[in-house]
Amino acid sequence: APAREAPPGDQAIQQAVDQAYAKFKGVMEGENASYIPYLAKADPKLFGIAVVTADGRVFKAGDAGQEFPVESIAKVFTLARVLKDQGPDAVMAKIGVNATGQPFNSVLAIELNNDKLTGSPPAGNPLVNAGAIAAASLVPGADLNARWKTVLDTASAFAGRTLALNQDVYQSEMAGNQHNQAIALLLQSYDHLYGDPAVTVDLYTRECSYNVSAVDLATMGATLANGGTNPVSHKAVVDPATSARVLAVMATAGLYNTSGEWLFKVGLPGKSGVGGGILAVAPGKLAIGIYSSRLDAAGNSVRGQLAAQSIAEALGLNLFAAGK
Ligand SMILES: NC(=O)CC[C@H](N)C(=O)O
Repeated sequence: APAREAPPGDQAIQQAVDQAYAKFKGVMEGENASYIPYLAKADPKLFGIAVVTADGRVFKAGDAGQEFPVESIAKVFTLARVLKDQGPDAVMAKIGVNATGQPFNSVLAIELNNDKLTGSPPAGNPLVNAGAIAAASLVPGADLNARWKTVLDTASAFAGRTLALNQDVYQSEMAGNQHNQAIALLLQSYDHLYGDPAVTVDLYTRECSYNVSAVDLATMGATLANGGTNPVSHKAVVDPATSARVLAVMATAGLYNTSGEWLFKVGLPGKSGVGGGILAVAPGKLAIGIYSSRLDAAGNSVRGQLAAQSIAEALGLNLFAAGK
């Protein structure tokens, strides 16, 4: 096996975390997500940062234990489960793994990907809504509750603790998820939805509605940084090849239409959610989990992106940097 560079030391990591927290604590730019009433009410002052290393060390600053709805970041862990069950070829053929270049809930991306000339599946990518809904339709289980248990158990194994549904968020999103229902029906019309549309959208909506903290996100990411084995619980969740593919998909579309800018600035696979969470993973080394509810126009946490970039720079984590 190739020699792995040692993860940064305790002092350097805590310093990078504290520095990012102090530097961006006062930034109040951006807006809470407004289309989900529960998220509109979140306290924008809350700011939590956590780093968990691939060897299980935990570092925190601010409101790192504050829980918030995972939203789109859940797509990462459902993808991991579907990749494990279906294998990479089926995921490429049934969902797709190309960058969409479009907003997270784009219908246009479905039409563009469905171009008969390119032959790409219409859902496009498992980390935008269309692909995540297609992925949800592939989750095994006898009925909705069994399938939901599969999704939540997988996410909980990544986090190393039992995660739970936020009922308020779930109800709030179910009352206003017509756009996602339309996406599911459009995919079905192209024979690229693999289950009942109403059941699938319900499952997808539950998946968006479980709570996590910055520490949970960092632990979930550290499991990917560690090749699919949770470095705190020491339980294998997915195999190393699956873990590597999940990270590759995060690099293509983890921050939707601004994924390119993110990769350009931070140099790490990342994933954001409209709940204000953000996750960045340095393979073999560590993961960064951040919570701050105010979002930019693409739906990505403003302070989350700034803090992730600052920590990645301080610790020299950019995957494309040659190193010394
Ligand atoms: N980008 C997100 O976090 C979107 C998640 C949200 N539940 C939706 O489907 O619209």
